[in-house]
Amino acid sequence: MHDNEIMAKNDSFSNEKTQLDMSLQQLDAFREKHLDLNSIKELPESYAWSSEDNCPSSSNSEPVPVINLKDSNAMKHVGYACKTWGVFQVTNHDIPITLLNNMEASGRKLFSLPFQQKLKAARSLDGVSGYGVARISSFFPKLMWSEGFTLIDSPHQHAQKLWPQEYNKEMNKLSNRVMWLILGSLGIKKGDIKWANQEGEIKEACAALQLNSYPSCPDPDRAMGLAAHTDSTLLTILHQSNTSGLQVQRGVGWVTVKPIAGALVVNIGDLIQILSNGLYSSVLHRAMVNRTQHRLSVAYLYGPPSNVRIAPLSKLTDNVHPPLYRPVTWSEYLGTKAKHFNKALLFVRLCAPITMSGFVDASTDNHNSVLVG
Ligand SMILES: O=C(O)CCC(=O)C(=O)O
Ligand SMILES: [Fe+2]
Repeated sequence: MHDNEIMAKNDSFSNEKTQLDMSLQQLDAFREKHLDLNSIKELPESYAWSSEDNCPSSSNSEPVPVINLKDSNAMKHVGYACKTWGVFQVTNHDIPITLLNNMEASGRKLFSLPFQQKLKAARSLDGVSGYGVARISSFFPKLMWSEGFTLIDSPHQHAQKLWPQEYNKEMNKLSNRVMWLILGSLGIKKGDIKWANQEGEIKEACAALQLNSYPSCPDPDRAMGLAAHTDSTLLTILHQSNTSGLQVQRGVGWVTVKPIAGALVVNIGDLIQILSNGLYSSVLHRAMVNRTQHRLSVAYLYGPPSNVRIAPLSKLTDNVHPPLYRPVTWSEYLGTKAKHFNKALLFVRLCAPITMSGFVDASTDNHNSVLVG
């Protein structure tokens, strides 16, 4: 995620001071590698992706489902969207539009600061929060046409000052509500999740906020805003500005998630794939850029309490459907993701279906990734 790997050290806000004190040497190295995209008139080779990576979007696909959360059949629609897409948009979600607009405006203000000033809040090399390029950059030979700012929810006072409390509160509520629609569609009841209380609330849920900025680009067809990835979350709630760019993989092609004023995008993350024992897959998505518009997105990355081990829900497993994944805490999984990126789920996989009639137990195999195609 940018991403989402962003949370690899959820409590690392304590090193914020060190980040701000980043040595001049480090700053120079950062500057050398990361250009001020707003000032570039011609796409440098280091930002030019091959047409293979940049394969065009499918035309005439059906659109990503839009679900009215006030619809009495919302749970059924959510189930269908999770099964067939891994992504959907929600309307009537009760998040005031002014809150979304204000957040977007704050994001724009932040990114419009002079480059040198943004660099003062640069993320340190092994850090999580702060300003910088997409954290998934290290997995790709080419650079991405975007800049990001990550904020992590943390008990540290310093973080509390930066963290937009109201947005956090509303997004947390909505994330929980949507999570229960997802789990409910699988027949999971409130008491089935031990890390939630009787009402289904997750008191210690962890979250991060990822602001993404995609400046207008002189050669958008050869550039990539954010390369294809899945989010390492339970789910992600994304507010995108009124400019297309987000695409999700469907079959062999890419489908654009059209911005709808006031609607929010929900991405199924890797942890729901684990919880649901693979019944719902996380969605591969990417962000494209364009020639004239500066696009902005704000992703709320929602995850479980950091000490909870996420495993396939027992209600969804039996002799015929053995657990496909081993239990992992969120931070453990983020570590795996930081190392193996889009193959991370394979590294926490236990059993790989190989034939119609049986499973291979991969739990004792250190290289279990090879078992799964
Ligand atoms: O900008 C977008 O639409 C996508 C952002 C995203 O995928 C992320 O922050 O994980
Ligand atoms: Fe993402």
